[in-house]
Amino acid sequence: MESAIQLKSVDISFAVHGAKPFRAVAGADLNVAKGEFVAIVGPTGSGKSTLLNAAAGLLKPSAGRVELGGQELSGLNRSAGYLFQADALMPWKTARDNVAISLEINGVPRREALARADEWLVKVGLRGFGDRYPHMLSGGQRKRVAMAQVLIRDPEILLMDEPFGPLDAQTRLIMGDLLLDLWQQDRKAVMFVTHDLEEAISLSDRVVILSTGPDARIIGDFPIPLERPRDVSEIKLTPEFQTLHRDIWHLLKEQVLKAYGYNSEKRA
Ligand SMILES: Nc1ncnc2c1ncn2[C@@H]1O[C@H](COP(=O)(O)OP(=O)(O)OP(=O)(O)O)[C@@H](O)[C@H]1O
Repeated sequence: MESAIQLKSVDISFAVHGAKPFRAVAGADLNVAKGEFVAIVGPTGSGKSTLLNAAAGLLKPSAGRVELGGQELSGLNRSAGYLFQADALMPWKTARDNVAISLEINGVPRREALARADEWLVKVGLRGFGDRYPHMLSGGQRKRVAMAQVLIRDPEILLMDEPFGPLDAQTRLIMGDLLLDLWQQDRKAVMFVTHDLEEAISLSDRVVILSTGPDARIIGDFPIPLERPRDVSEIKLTPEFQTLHRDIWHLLKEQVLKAYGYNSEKRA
């Protein structure tokens, strides 16, 4: 399958004042094909966000390279749309304007941008909410606006960093279903960071496991051959899901325990 984004032997180190550089991620090799949904899971501090930031071009690898369709990425990754845990809505703009701005900054005339923003608000289930300001929306509704804001630009790659992290469990499931619905219509390559293994399995085609940092490595790469379309709450009840969960958790648990050990030693 054709590659959308590829990390080749990527190391990422941070300068630390008065100490030797801190190598968060070491030797990461990851190839995400066009149309593939890959989840990245690992204990806290294992470098999930760091890897995503390298894919976004926000961080430059200290060794190795990031490639887009075979070309080395330099500077910002302009073919990617980025959805963070905290949404980036502008409080002084309505939901409609928050979505339309994504097109307006690329030169789309305002009338057209507003018309397309309205279509996207319908797609994310917010018909009739266009005139509301972010503070008049629930957390889940704001997340829908943020999703429309990213998807309206039609990015080739979606980079998502715990996008549903702050939401309650029920809303997370609903947002997972919405994401899969939209993704099915027009498959993008997705890198989806989460610490929630159930969420990772229920959404993705592959689950990649990072070891505890520093020097975190990719230590597992599991295909998820569950049928699509999926219902993210129903799929968890199937024996296939449970077998996958057991196998992957076996590997992840060890790292999670190590992460706690490492942190408690550090604290002591
Ligand atoms: N700018 C920075 N300077 C120094 N160290 C950093 C910097 N950014 C991240 N780190 C370190 O790199 C490691 C990986 O951080 P990262 O945020 O990628 O982890 P994560 O897996 O996304 O964690 P979490 O699940 O807790 O969000 C951590 O040990 C963190 O302290």
